[in-house]
Amino acid sequence: MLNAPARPLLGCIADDFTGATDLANMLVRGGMRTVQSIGIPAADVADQLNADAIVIALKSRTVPAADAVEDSLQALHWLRERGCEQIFFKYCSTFDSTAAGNIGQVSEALLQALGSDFTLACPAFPENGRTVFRGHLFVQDQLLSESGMQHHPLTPMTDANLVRVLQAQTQGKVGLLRHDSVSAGVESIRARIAQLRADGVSMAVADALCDTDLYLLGEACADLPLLTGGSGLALGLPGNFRRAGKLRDLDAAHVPVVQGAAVVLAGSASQATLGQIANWLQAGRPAMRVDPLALAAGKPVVEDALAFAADHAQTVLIYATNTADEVKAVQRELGAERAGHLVEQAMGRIASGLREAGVRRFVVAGGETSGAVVQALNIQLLQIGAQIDPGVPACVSTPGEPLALALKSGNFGGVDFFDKALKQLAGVPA
Ligand SMILES: Nc1ncnc2c1ncn2[C@@H]1O[C@H](COP(=O)(O)OP(=O)(O)OP(=O)(O)O)[C@@H](O)[C@H]1O
Ligand SMILES: O=C(O)[C@@H](O)C(=O)CO
Repeated sequence: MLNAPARPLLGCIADDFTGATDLANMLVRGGMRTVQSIGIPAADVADQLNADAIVIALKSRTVPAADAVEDSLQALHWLRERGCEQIFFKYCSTFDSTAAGNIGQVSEALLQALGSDFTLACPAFPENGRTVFRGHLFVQDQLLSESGMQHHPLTPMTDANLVRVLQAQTQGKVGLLRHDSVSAGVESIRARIAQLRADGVSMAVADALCDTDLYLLGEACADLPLLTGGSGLALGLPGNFRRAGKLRDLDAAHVPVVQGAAVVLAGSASQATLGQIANWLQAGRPAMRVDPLALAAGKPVVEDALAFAADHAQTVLIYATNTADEVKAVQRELGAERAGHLVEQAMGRIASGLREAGVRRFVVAGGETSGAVVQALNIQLLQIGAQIDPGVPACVSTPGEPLALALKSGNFGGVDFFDKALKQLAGVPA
């Protein structure tokens, strides 16, 4: 192993903020020192990156395909200029995309820009219950299309057959890398890929039921310029670089402990987050709800939240939602977009007000909410630390005065996640 400052080996493009953090977590677990950038890094911070992997977090999941392609190609260009050897396009483990795309369009554009003719598409993340079999995506025991994701407000997933979904977003031919080929090992995967390529397939949905399948896929695809999928597909990639003698001998998960007060900000209304909020409330811990209707009426909700936090010596939870029904009622009144925007804006303002008041550790629930908070705090880069729960690492911001953050995808984390995250950000051993 080497110890010299790193040239990035793996360049990653993620279509949302918490998805980026999820991927970064997987790479750190595998021993790659990883930095996440909020958008393309500015010139003045680019030279300070000392990472084996760089994850550029975009906000492109639900934007029109042409915009997502443009943003992703810019990110690719930046990563290639830094010398990255392999590119990973990260999307959601539930394959979140609209009827118009854009996973297929972005993957094709990246393939073309890289001068490559083939890539895999594999959103499997078995640790969080996402598996792919015969091209069909399951969430726990249900097909994607029966998992609740068919009702998602922005990206309703009504078809679990990913070959069909991806083909509708893609000009080239989409194929299937079946589980029997995957589980038979690295050589079998390579042989099947050669066959798919010979048949003119440019993207193949890969089956994967467990981490072993994902490690095999990662190893078999060490030489592909582009891989696309959920964070699970990245499991095997650090091993490829380690076998090639390119990884440094260091603790990839090391981040400094940040001193200061803490807060939990939950703007997500996903099931896992609702359970985490209920757990906090049941324990009688201090919490205040940000009511979207009060925000719409121009009430001083942000000021009230800041005063509430100032009145409590203990860490407080500021949350938007108790139940899924509440969201529906608010959306009927205000419209989904306006309601979401009001809550996100409020969470951002609360975050920056709390930072002024001395808060330095932020636990945030929800992808959009995390985006709003990270932007309000003007964060440019995140150094990725150790995992809190599958898919969620502890992070420390840089440059400037460091802030400790845990950015949680809505449906990730156990019921005690908030407490676990607060302890880890405070440097308390698990
Ligand atoms: N009571 C509510 N009424 C209306 N909108 C709400 C309410 N509570 C939260 N929201 C909005 O719902 C959206 C939740 O999205 P967010 O991405 O933060 O969480 P998520 O979808 O659970 O997470 P992820 O994208 O990681 O799966 C935000 O725009 C938030 O402002
Ligand atoms: O892959 C996932 O499920 C997450 O990283 C994510 O992208 C949720 O928005």
